[in-house]
Amino acid sequence: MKAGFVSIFGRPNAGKSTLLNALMGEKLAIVSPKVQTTRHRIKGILTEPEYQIIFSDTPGIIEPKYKLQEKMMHAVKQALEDTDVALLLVDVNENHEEVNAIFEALRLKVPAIIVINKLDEASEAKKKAVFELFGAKSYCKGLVGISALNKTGLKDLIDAILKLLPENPPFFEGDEMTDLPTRFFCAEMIREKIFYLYQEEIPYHTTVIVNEFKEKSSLIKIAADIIVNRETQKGILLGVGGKMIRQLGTEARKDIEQFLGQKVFLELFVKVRPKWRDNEYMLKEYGYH
Ligand SMILES: Nc1nc2c(ncn2[C@@H]2O[C@H](COP(=O)(O)OP(=O)(O)OP(=O)(O)O)[C@@H](O)[C@H]2O)c(=O)[nH]1
Repeated sequence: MKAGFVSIFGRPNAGKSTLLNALMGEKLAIVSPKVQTTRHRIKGILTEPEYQIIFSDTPGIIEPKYKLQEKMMHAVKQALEDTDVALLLVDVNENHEEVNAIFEALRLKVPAIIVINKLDEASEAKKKAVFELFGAKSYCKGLVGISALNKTGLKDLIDAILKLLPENPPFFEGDEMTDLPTRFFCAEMIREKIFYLYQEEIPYHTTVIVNEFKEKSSLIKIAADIIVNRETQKGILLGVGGKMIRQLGTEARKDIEQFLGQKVFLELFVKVRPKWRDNEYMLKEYGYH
């Protein structure tokens, strides 16, 4: 059987999370209209009788402006060297010469499939130009057009991956969807709600850590910390009289209940940790290795 590891690379907003979700048919990565939401590598495992594909999502490729972002760059490179096949995702309407420059700079050791996304939003002329440009590149070992949003072209994509995937026994048993702990997904679901409920800077200055995950007889008790940099941010997160944090809690709880298929009691705490983004120790403590 064919089995192996596949990474999805692309600039922020290219549609990596949407693609992963479309492939997995489950809500595993956060999707948000704002850029740079995926900070962790999130894996989904697609198991069929004749193949097993282990997907990892990577952070967007960005400037190493903050330490956190240096770590993200590092994570991108690490993900790159760790896989059998790289999917280089391109938004059909972004600047292709710039994207090509990034792909060339990556100097891939693994075969790459160029995946042109958002075809639902492109003119015929645009599509033709993009396919011609990338089809001629030496790093391009496969070229597929898709719409992650409309779930079109996904079968072609799987076929292209299988051509490049090695013969291996399966790495994971049965239909195990992920090797990341459930806690992590709960934290990501809370983060997703923060992105939707709060404006501008707030989502970028917060991180969520699930501290407690206890299965009781009738429900699951989850306690999570929302970490921010400043007291003012804490105030914004809480809202007047705690109105915002209650709304966040209610909406996140509903998603988590749907994900776990069980009743959930969710407790949220907002904690101030000045400059956590720049502090190596904190980054380690919170799992950004
Ligand atoms: N029209 C259209 N929009 C899409 C398609 N795929 C993704 N999008 C939209 O593009 C935006 C970004 O998608 P994401 O999946 O969050 O992108 P990402 O690459 O994971 O972004 P980061 O996590 O920020 O790196 C969202 O608003 C998606 O709905 C597509 O095939 N067609």
